[in-house]
Amino acid sequence: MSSTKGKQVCIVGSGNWGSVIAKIVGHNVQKLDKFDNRVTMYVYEEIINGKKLTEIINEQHENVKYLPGHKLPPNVEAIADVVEAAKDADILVFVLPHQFIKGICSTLLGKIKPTAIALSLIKGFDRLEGGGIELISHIINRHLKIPCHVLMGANLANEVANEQFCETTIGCRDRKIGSMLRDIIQTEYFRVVVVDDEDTVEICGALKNIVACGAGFVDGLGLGDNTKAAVIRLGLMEMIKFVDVFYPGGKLSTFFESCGVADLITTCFGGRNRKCSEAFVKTGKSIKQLEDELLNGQKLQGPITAEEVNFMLKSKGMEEKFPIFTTVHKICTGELKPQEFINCIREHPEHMNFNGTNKESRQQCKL
Ligand SMILES: NC(=O)c1ccc[n+]([C@@H]2O[C@H](COP(=O)([O-])OP(=O)(O)OC[C@H]3O[C@@H](n4cnc5c(N)ncnc54)[C@H](O)[C@@H]3O)[C@@H](O)[C@H]2O)c1
Ligand SMILES: O=P(O)(O)OC[C@H](O)CO
Repeated sequence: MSSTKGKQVCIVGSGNWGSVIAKIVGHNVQKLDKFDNRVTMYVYEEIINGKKLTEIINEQHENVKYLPGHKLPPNVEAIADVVEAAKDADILVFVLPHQFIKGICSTLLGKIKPTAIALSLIKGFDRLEGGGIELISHIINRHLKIPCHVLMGANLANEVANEQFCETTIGCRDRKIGSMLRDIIQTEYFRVVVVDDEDTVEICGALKNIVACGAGFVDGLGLGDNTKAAVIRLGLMEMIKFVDVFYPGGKLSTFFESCGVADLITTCFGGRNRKCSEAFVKTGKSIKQLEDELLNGQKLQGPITAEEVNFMLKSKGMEEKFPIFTTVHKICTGELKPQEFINCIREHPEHMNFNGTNKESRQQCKL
């Protein structure tokens, strides 16, 4: 267990998805000589029934709070000190709710191997002074001065934990590193496609959570599957337009990977953002209250991502060009009532084109 023969992996995070990834990586490194058997996992410490979560995980090999009912391999070691967990790692897998990434980066600055590389599984953005947003992988790269690649896909954590077949997308421009990252992630039931369009992969993962809130409102309003399909389609068109306008050079083909259409569909039917947004309409409770009541410590990413995106759209005078992103934000903050959702997207810019296609997207996003 203490072998140091190969590259060491640290999982920075131990929530619902973080625990599933620790299980996968823990099993995979044991099969390949190029990786060290020991996988460290940073755990934000908390007390469960009088005992530290790290102790429970290390003794029972189960994250009883965030992934109950699934055993982690014993070579995964839970550590409450993030520096201790990350200091010897060659590969840092970041998988935290996105609101915590800056704090973790400040703690890790200067304390990790300068040769380390990062893989971010985090879906979300951060605000930039002056009215913009920053990608999480760019924050990791800028703060820690290491390359950061991304993994996003149609991956509801509990289904992956049950080993039900699914796909995922790694965004990595370096072929050799992409192939090594695939080695620590891929299994018989979790298939990886590596593409070079890193930013688009990550933006898909972040934006789909906003659309999922819209899907949840539709469910809460009892509007049916056709309406939800319209929200998914219009949401996808906004995602494509967002990349075109703010991150030009992205490929349309990336939206057809697991990180694009597939994640959008699964999240709009089975995700936490959808679930809490439906309850928001039905109960009238706040998003924060519902997150606390329904998710047992897990965190919603959609409403904060909608706020971050709105911060940018507002500052650029572009709110009306992205009606789903804008309306979801305004409903989450109470500025608009959920009942106004469809009215707000009825005159969507996608309905204004002659043949229903967004010509800007077609011109700039090449297949
Ligand atoms: N859960 C999924 O199905 C899933 C699937 C794919 C991607 N993701 C993405 O992965 C990322 C992580 O999601 P998750 O499901 O692992 O987390 P989660 O929603 O289960 O969040 C809970 C985690 O946050 C930690 N936490 C709470 N307060 C903290 C603090 N102040 N500092 C640091 N950590 C703190 C908790 O200890 C716990 O580990 C998110 O960006 C999410 O969008 C999630
Ligand atoms: O449960 P959600 O809404 O955070 O979505 C989970 C994953 O991102 C789905 O791939």
